[in-house]
Amino acid sequence: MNLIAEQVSVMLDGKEILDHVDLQAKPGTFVGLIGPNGSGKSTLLKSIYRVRKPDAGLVTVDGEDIYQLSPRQTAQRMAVVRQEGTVEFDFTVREIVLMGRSAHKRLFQSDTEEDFSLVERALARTGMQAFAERSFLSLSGGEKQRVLIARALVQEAKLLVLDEPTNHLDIRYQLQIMDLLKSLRLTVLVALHDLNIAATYCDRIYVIQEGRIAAAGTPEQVLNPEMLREVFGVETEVYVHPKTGKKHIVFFSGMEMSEQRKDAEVSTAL
Ligand SMILES: Nc1ncnc2c1ncn2[C@@H]1O[C@H](COP(=O)(O)OP(=O)(O)OP(=O)(O)O)[C@@H](O)[C@H]1O
Repeated sequence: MNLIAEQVSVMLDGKEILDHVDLQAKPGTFVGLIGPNGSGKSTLLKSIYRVRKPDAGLVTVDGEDIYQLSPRQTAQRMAVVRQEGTVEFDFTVREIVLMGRSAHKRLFQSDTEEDFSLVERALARTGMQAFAERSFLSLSGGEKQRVLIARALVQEAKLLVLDEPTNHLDIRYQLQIMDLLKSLRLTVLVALHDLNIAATYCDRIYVIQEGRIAAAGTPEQVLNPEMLREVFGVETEVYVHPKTGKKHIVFFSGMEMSEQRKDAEVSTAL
C-alpha cells in the first residue's frame, strides 16, 4: 500500500501546527516519524488516519483520497494504534482483539472460525494469549498496548499507522513488538521517540520540527550529531555499531557536557 501525504497543513486554535508536510510510505517499507514533543507527529498521524482533516493538502492510499472513503473502507486499508488507545467499556482481551475483525463484516454478521483463529494467532504473536479472558481495563499500560497491536493485526490492513507503539513497553517487549511489526512486511508508518529504535528498524525516517519536515532519508542519511543538536537540542556521538551495522546514538547528559567544558577551559588556561 502506497501512502502519500502531500502538502498537508493543519491549523489548531489559529496556530499552524503542520506547515505543508510531504511524506511517503512506499509499499512494504517501514517509515519512522521522529521529532521533539509538540512538533506535530500525532497531528500528522491523525490527518493520515482520518481524525483531523487537513486544512490544506491531500492524503492518499494507493491513489485514493482517504477523506473520500467510508470509515469501513478506510479500516480495510489502514489499521491504527493510537497513543491514547482508550477503551471506555470493560471487555475481555479476546473481545477487544476480535473487534479488529469488524472492518470486514456487515452489521450483525456473526464471527467465523477464521475470525477466532486470527484472534488466537494475534494474541500469541503479541505474547497476550494467557491474558485472553482478562478484563482489558485491568491490564497494565504495556499489556494494553500489546492488545491494541493484536487488534490492529487481525484487521489485516496493508497499512499500519502507529503512534508511539512501544511507549509503555519494557525493553524486551519493545524489541519483540518492533521485530513483529517489521516481520509483517506491511507498509508501516510509526511515530517513535526512541531514536536508537528508529535507527534499528526504519527504512526511512522523517524528522519533524515545529510542523515542518526538517530532514528525510535513510537512518544513515538523517541521524547525525548536527541534526540531533539542531532539532532535539542534544549533544550526541553517532557511530555505526560493529555488530548490527546500524547507526547507534550515544546521548550526553548536561552534566557530562559541563564537565567537558570545564576540562576544555582548564586546558586552554594552561
Ligand atoms: N486541539 C488542539 N488545539 C490547540 N493546539 C493543539 C491541539 N492539539 C495539539 N495542539 C498543539 O499542536 C502541537 C503539536 O502537537 P502534537 O500532539 O501533534 O505533537 P507531537 O509531536 O505528537 O508531540 P508529543 O511528542 O509530545 O506526543 C503542540 O504544540 C500541541 O500543543
